[in-house]
Amino acid sequence: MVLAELGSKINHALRNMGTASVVDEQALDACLKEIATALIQADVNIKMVKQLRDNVKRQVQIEDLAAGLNKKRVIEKAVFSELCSMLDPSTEPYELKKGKSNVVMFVGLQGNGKTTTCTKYAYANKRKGYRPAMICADTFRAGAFDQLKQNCTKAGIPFYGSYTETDPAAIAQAGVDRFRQEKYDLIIVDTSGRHKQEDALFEEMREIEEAVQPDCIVFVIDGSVGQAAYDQALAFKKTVPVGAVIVTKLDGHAKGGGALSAVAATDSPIIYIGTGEHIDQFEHFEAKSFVSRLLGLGDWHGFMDKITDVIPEDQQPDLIEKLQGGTFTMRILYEQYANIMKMGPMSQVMSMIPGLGGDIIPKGADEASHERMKHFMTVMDSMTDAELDATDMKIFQEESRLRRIAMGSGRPAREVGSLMQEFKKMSMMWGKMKGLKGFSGKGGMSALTQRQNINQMTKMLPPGLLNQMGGAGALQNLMRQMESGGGFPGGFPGLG
Ligand SMILES: Nc1nc2c(ncn2[C@@H]2O[C@H](COP(=O)(O)OP(=O)(O)OP(=O)(O)O)[C@@H](O)[C@H]2O)c(=O)[nH]1
Repeated sequence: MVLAELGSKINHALRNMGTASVVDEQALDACLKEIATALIQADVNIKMVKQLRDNVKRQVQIEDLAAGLNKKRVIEKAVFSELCSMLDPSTEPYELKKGKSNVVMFVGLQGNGKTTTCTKYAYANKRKGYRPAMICADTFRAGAFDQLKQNCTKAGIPFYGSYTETDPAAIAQAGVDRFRQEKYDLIIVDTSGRHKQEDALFEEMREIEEAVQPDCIVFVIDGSVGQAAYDQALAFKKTVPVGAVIVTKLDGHAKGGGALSAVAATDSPIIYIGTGEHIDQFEHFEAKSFVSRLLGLGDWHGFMDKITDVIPEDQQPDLIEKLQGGTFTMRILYEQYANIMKMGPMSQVMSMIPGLGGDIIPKGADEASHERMKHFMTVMDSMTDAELDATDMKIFQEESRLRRIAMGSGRPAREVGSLMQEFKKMSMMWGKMKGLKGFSGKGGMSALTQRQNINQMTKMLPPGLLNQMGGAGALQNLMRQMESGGGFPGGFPGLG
């Protein structure tokens, strides 16, 4: 993401100030000038950049700061909080309610990624336990219904649309009525776009809104739209009551700043960002976490959310029990793979860990490892219950058994062999994890336990990874954060 460059430029400005012999008004001005240039280069609205600069200066009041106070820290904090408020309009997004048919309508210009985003949104909420259904109210673009149908089929989500009806409001209404009757609790209405803001589009949006009376209207904006974002967002907000924003395509070369700062125009929060074409390249957005990651400080809360998202709370004690007492089995390995797949791209997860970054995983390695896990799961699908629950590896030394598993799964015999090796490695790692104390999330970890755990984890981690994490000291910080973050909900499947 080009935004990473913005993060490092801001960091550079703050670091430069730290090395100045005296942190005075002049040093602060120079630092803010550098930050402002970086923000403008990332397409953030110029007026907002000026506002950020003024607000930091007002907050810091450098000449009045008491002697002995760490001025650099005060400035850093002010920059952090101003960046957060720039991205956070302080209005709460609509919360989906269980047990009712929530109707969410998506609007945005053509090609901004609306249809793709509707599917990602439906899929993300399906994983949270909702029953989503989608409606294509786009009669403007030929092929729009087919695209939505295809997306929905892939994601296993029911859909509604029409090849003959030409009134989008009538389609939307009929779809919402049908899915309401069928008790779907998340009904998503995808509307049409136009290449530019024009009256016909806005009129159509108004009619659909009137017909379906949505609980929330989500405005989808392309992350690469630049300085034009503000006016675009404003035009949509003036027409319909936009309640939330999703910024797409924040991968690749998007500068992002324009679209991200357009929240000010809509006065509605960004709820998700799209980071790729795949259905799971979709991240929950929270301004503080985002700025934290932008400045390379990690996003511990996002990481914990991701883990708890994958391992529901009621299943965590079960996993902890297995981790602490049980013996490693193929079934546990299968469950761990399934958890990792649910988490989405590993580089995304890694970038949330303070001290690490998304680039810790080489380009393309994410997909390759997902493919590999999928194949291993296919192999395991052809194992018997006795094999999946076996605690004695000896049974896997029988050649005829391995041949049967390979044939049954349709995977090559060497892959079955690789799975056995992986199992052995994970089983050893599991054995070492068993000794780690204090992961139950209940009660604090004593300093001694923490030291013992760090020693043990240091031995478990590949040296390269440990260095990238900043050595044993960083690991210690990480463990402390884990403690304050509410403990570690049962195993860390990714590190395998
Ligand atoms: N790289 C990247 N591509 C995306 C993202 N979201 C959507 N796209 C791509 O953007 C293109 C346009 O997406 P659509 O979902 O068809 O756009 P739309 O806004 O629904 O267009 P209309 O239905 O014509 O209004 C597609 O090729 C998507 O795969 C994203 O987050 N990252």
